[in-house]
Amino acid sequence: MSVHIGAKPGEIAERVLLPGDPMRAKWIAETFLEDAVCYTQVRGMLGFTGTWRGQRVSVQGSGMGMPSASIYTHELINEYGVRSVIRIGSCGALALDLNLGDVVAAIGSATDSNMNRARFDGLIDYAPVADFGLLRTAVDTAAAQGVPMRVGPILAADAFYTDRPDLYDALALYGVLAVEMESAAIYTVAARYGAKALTILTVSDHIKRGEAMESAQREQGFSNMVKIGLDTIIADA
Ligand SMILES: O=P(O)(O)O[C@H]1O[C@H](CO)[C@@H](O)[C@H]1O
Ligand SMILES: O=c1cc[nH]c(=O)[nH]1
Repeated sequence: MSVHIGAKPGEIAERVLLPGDPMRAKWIAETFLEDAVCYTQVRGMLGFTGTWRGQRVSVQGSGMGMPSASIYTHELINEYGVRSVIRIGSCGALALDLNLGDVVAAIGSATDSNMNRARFDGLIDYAPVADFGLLRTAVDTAAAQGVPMRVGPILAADAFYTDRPDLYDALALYGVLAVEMESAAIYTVAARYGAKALTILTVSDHIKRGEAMESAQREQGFSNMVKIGLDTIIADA
């Protein structure tokens, strides 16, 4: 039983969707999973296990920011034997040709977080990347579902509210599609402990155009992304 999840052994599936928002976890469980059971309410960070197309899948809230996401990813892998995680998140678009509601898969994640600098003693700029197999399956799944999905690099930022929008402009020049707040940590922790990770995002804000979804849409408006995530994670061997 881990400190922050507190589930009993066997209550969590080997394949887990990881939304930041615990209420999105609840919505996914109630809307998509069969026979979903809530296995944790510790700190209100809800987690559920059920089945999707007959396969056991869990969905676990991971909170906001990389310290929080690192804790959940670490405990899922090391305490519960989780083998693959797919983050199901919202993001702010940097690319001008992305629109609210578009789906993005993060092939790699730049970050302004100090977590990996500390991890490598400031000597290495580690490159957190998606698991290739999960990414390839997600691309095939999105195509089969008829959902356009953009694949590219993103930024995992420590701050939601930034005083340095000029840095976002600079990253956009390098093809960085969008910003969110967890992917780099999830990719790093999964790599460290031999698990597979992918991040799929829905554009909830456009940073350059100042557009934003309502909070209810962020909680319950991401069906396309959730179906890609579920079909991808059950296809994982
Ligand atoms: O919608 P979620 O998955 O929480 O992800 C994004 O939303 C939060 C900020 O509003 C951050 O956690 C960011 O990464
Ligand atoms: O980190 C995030 C997530 C959603 N939207 C943003 O603008 N930033």
